[in-house]
Amino acid sequence: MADAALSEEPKFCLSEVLDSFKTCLTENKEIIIDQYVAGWRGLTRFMNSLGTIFSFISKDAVDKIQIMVKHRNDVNGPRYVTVQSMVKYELDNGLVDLTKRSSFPESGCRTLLRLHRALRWLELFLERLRTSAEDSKTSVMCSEAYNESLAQFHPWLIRKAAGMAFCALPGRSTFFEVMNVGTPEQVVVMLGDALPLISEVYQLTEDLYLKHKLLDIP
Ligand SMILES: CCCCCCCC/C=C\CCCCCCCC(=O)N[C@@H](COP(=O)(O)O)[C@H](O)/C=C/CCCCCCCCCCCCC
Repeated sequence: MADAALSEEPKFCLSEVLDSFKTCLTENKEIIIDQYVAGWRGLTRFMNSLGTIFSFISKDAVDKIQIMVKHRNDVNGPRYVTVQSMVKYELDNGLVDLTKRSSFPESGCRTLLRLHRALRWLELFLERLRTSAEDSKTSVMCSEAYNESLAQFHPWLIRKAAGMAFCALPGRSTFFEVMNVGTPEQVVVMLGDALPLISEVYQLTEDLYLKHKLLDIP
């Protein structure tokens, strides 16, 4: 209790994070940016609670969250309510560097693409956690998920640094405790409920970006 009272950041709770990803989908399958970003903010809180070795990872995610928040708070914020409206607005107005980085290094489309790629890592990692045995290693699950997703977009140095950080991950049981959900069985149930929604958010974004040829924004 004293820790929670003294800490500046609210305690991480996996269910809140998963709720953000769940509620970011509207009835007509648009993705609400505020909710999407809230999900990532919660995840970075979790990363920060794991120690300073992970700060270079959470720092990049925090930077990208801040860029998205800046767009939302800007005069054109209403154009950034959903991923779909953002893509339309930025493409219609030529606000995305499509072939090389130049005038718009902080476009919403580019920034969200980086988080979108990381969401695939999250999906793969959480699915491994959900189906893992008691003696499974989080470092192995994490690096397998990373190698199948984000690694292809990262240079050698970042891949090495990420690999070193994964080795410092706590074990499965500590991991489950920090999630602050309840028993391991309850964590497994919650992940089973939330993963299809995370997959849906990922797939909708992937399809949208594919349709508009945005998957390779430099
Ligand atoms: C209770 C749930 C368990 C899961 C908790 C996961 C917590 C995840 C929180 C944050 C994830 C970090 C997301 C990283 C975003 C990376 C975006 C990116 O690819 N950025 C690179 C490219 O950006 P630009 O230069 O083009 O602007 C950037 O170069 C990357 C820098 C940092 C390193 C990224 C390493 C990524 C490893 C992801 C795995 C996180 C492992 C956490 C394990 C709990």
